[in-house]
Amino acid sequence: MAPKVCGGRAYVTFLAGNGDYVKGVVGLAKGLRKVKSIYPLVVAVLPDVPEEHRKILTSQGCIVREIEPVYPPENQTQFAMAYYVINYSKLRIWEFVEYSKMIYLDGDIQVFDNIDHLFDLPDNYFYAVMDCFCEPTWGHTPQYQIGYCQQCPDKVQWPSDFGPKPPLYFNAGMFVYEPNLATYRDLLETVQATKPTSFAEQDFLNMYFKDRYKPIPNVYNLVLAMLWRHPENVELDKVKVVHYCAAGSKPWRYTGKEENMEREDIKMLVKKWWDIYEDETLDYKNPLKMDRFTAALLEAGGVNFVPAPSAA
Ligand SMILES: O=c1ccn([C@@H]2O[C@H](COP(=O)(O)OP(=O)(O)O)[C@@H](O)[C@H]2O)c(=O)[nH]1
Ligand SMILES: OC[C@H]1O[C@H](O[C@@H]2[C@@H](O)[C@H](O)[C@@H](O)[C@H](O)[C@@H]2O)[C@H](O)[C@@H](O)[C@H]1O
Ligand SMILES: [Mn+2]
Repeated sequence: MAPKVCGGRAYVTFLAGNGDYVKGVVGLAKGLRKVKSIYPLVVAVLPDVPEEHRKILTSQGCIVREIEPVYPPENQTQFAMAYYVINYSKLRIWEFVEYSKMIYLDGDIQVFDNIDHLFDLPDNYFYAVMDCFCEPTWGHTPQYQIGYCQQCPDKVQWPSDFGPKPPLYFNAGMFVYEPNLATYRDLLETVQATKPTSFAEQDFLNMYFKDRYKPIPNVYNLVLAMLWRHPENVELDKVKVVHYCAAGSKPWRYTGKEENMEREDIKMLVKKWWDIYEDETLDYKNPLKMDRFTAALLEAGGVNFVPAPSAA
C-alpha cells in the first residue's frame, strides 16, 4: 500500500553495518536536540544493523526505518574507498514520501546551530554545499592533476583544451531534497545503467541532479579539508554544520595521528562533538516513560497526564 503522503518534514541519516558509526548517529540525534530542532531524525538502516543498535537509536528518539541495499552494476572501478559501494543505498531515502521535505545528513556530521530554516527553501531543487577537489582522494581526476578547484576557480584556469569546465559539484554528506516515488524509481533505474565511479553515489547524485543543483553556503556542511585547503573560505565561528569526513577525523575513533589531525581547530571540533555525545542532559526524555513517582504525584493531584507529541 502506498505510504501516506503528508506535509511532514524530517532530518534523515543512513546507517550501515554493526560498527561504530552508530555513535555518529547518536551524536547527531543529540546535536539536533541541543539546537532545538522541531523535526524528528529518521535513520535509514541496512539489514546488517543489529537490533541492539536500533534500540539505542529508538531510545534516543530516532525513527528507525529499515531499507534494502542498492548495488550499482558490476564494475571494476576502484572506489575512493571500497566501502563506498554501500553508500548507493542512500538512494532509498527518496522513497520516504510520508515526508514532503527532508534534510539528509551523514552519520559523521554534527549540527552545532539550528538549520530548520533550510526546510523553507523553494521546492524542486537539490540544495547542497560545494565540495573541494584538493585532497589526494581526488588524485585520479584532471581537476586535481592541474590544481583546479571550484572553491578557488580563479587560482588555476580550466584549460580550454580540457573541454567544458566541470559543472558545480556538491558533497553528498548533506543535502535538502523532496522524497518522490517517480524520482525514486528513476534514480534506481538510472543507477543500473550508470558505470560506477570513484565517489560512488556522490558522483551519481551530482550527475543526476546537475540541472537542479543549487549551492548553499559552506557553513551548512564544513568539509574539514577546507580548513587546510581553503582557509580563506572558512569562518569557523559562523559554521553551523561540521562534516568529519577527513581521514582520521571521525570523533568516535579519533587518535590525532593522521595528517592534519594534530591541528588545534580539528582538536577543538572533535572535542565539541564529544561534549555533545557525552552530555546526558541531551538524552531523549520520552514523555511517555515518566517515572512512577512523578506519575503518582500527578495522579494524587488529580492531574491526568496527557503526553505532548514528542519532538526529535
Ligand atoms: O561503515 C559505514 C560506512 C558509512 N556509513 C554511513 O554512510 C555515510 C557516508 O560514509 P562516510 O561518512 O564514511 O563517507 P565520507 O563522508 O567520510 O566520505 C556515513 O556518514 C554513515 O552515515 C555507515 O553507516 N557505516
Ligand atoms: O560515497 C562517496 C562519499 O563521498 C563523500 O565523501 C568524500 C568527498 O567528500 C571527497 O570530496 C573527500 O575528499 C573525501 O574525503 C570524502 O570521503 C561524501 O562525504 C560521502 O557521504 C559519500 O557520499
Ligand atoms: Mn561523511
